[in-house]
Amino acid sequence: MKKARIIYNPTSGREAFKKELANVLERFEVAGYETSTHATTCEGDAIKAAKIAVERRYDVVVAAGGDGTINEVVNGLGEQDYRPKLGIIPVGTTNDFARALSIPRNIIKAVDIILNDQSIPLDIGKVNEHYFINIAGGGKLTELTYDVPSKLKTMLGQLAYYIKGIEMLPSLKPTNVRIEYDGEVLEDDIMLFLISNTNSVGGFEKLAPTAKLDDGYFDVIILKKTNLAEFIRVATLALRGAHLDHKNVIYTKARHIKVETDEKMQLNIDGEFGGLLPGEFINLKQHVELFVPDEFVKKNDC
Ligand SMILES: Nc1ncnc2c1ncn2[C@@H]1O[C@H](COP(=O)(O)OP(=O)(O)OP(=O)(O)O)[C@@H](O)[C@H]1O
Repeated sequence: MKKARIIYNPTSGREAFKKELANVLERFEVAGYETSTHATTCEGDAIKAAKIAVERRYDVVVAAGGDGTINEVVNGLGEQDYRPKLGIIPVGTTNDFARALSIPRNIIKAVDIILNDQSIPLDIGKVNEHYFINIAGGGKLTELTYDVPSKLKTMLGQLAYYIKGIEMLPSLKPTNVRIEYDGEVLEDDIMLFLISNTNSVGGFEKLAPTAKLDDGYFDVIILKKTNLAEFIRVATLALRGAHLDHKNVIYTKARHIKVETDEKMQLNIDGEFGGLLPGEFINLKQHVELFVPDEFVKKNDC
């Protein structure tokens, strides 16, 4: 019998997962799984829980929560030689990663995608000692995710980030950086850099339109120094994926990136604080096997 471990954040989103747990377990059982659960209790707990699932040789690990929980589970799997297949039940506030993969927010539908047993190999990013599944970046605006109060997130969801972002706009300052990507070097003043594995970031669904999940490459977006008006212009263009031709935007693909700066710059990893620069980013090609919906496979079948 196949074994699944469901790691869930009971506080995530509007605490919806707890209410559905009995239904979820029944569905797994009917599908022939022996299932156990772990409710996370604090920051970092999902990392430990995923490592235990590896030691116990589970076939499948399910991360039920927001992007933070998914990131922690991936950090628990990343370093291991044996890595169970990964399932995702998105019950967080933003769920950027699930959106990029067309995994629905309906809990039962998300469960059925796992039980349908269709999976793809997925690239994973590593920066310094952290793993990421969706995006890493730096620059003042990427720091806003830590400043959004969780109560506001629960009330307003994604909108809370936009409100906070607009509030921060006047204080945006460029940072002088040295970025080395697959042998090329950029030394310049930049507003932000993003190293992405998917096309959906921070609610911008066309930010990295050519990003592929399994090609072993990151999509790199660098916004060079702009004034406030230009910055707003680029952000508006980015909403519809029309920012790539802007003169201040660099958009490229790379497997290995180093970012250094003389100033203090925080790293944002899958929406959470990930330490300070310098950072060395490595793409681990097809490192984790991930359950995905038919819809995602069809969309990317060409
Ligand atoms: N029982 C808990 N109580 C408080 N915090 C927790 C608990 N379990 C996990 N956490 C922490 O909460 C963080 C955020 O959780 P998660 O990403 O699941 O939900 P979210 O904040 O609703 O969604 P999103 O990250 O998409 O905005 C996790 O990274 C983890 O560190």
